[in-house]
Amino acid sequence: MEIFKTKAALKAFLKPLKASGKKIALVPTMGALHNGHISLIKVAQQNADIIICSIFVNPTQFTDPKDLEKYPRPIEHDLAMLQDAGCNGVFMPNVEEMYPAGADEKWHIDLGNAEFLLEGAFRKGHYQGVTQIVKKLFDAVEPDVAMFGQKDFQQVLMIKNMLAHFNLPITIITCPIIREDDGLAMSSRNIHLTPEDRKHSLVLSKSLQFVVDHFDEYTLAELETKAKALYDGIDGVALDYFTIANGDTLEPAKTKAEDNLVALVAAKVGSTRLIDNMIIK
Ligand SMILES: Nc1ncnc2c1ncn2[C@@H]1O[C@H](COP(=O)(O)OP(=O)(O)OP(=O)(O)O)[C@@H](O)[C@H]1O
Ligand SMILES: CC(C)(CO)[C@@H](O)C(=O)[O-]
Ligand code: BAL
Repeated sequence: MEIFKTKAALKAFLKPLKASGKKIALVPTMGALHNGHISLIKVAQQNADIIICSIFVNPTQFTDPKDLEKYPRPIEHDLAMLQDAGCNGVFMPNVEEMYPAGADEKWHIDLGNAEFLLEGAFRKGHYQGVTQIVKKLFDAVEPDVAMFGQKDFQQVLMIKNMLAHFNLPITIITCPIIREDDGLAMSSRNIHLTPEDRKHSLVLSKSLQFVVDHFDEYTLAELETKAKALYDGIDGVALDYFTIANGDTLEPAKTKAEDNLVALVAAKVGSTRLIDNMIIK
């Protein structure tokens, strides 16, 4: 497995591979890898010849400086996991390499109204930062395909909108959410959960599963009320949002007859903010 710190070194590695017709996949990450990330590498291997994983904790998408500061960075462990998974190359630039003019570099594109809902409402400007870095990563790798996790449901929509904005010829593949045995969606931030938080965190997946399991029994309003009630009285858990939304617009679902429906949640568990979702149909 090759490790690249500069775009130039990465491009030099990829050039002959592309010239010989190899299909390139990019798996963008912020490191602190877990089996959710490795599942993306595995899907990439089914869809391309050469797999590049990027590890870059992108400052422009963080709206809380403390969140950025405490983001876990176990780089040796990450490299060992990628090596085991059969990843071909790791791109791990520093901030100067990605933002030569400084991380306050100007970027703004129209991502549609969904940018301002849900995560976008709680982390203002987050998706401008995400699309800014993903565009830079796409420019550096020029992949044929790129893998993203359904766990960041809104992120996938925003990246597809960015792709359409620039008319980029890259196929986005959305990979299913990998969960712990008890249902908690794997996330790099789970490491911050205390044992008590870890127990309480199960309410996220349980509330989503409730909606999926009981979708035919109740109205949309009843489903939301009953799912939210599951959070009552759980110490240290504060809901940011729980919604049943249209999967294309992320607006609250108007009727149960809509084609794409997804339940999405974000909650603070202790001092850790977690997100999760389940597709209803
Ligand atoms: N449990 C999971 N299953 C599948 N994909 C996942 C999972 N967790 C993260 N991913 C995907 O991995 C990619 C990199 O995500 P990232 O490095 O931010 O990890 P994360 O675990 O989501 O961390 P965070 O705590 O920042 O949310 C994203 O496309 C994300 O959706
Ligand atoms: C896509 C991404 C790597 C961009 O920094 C990040 O938002 C993530 O890990 O989901
Ligand atoms: N996986 C989403 C990246 C973030 O939380 O900033």
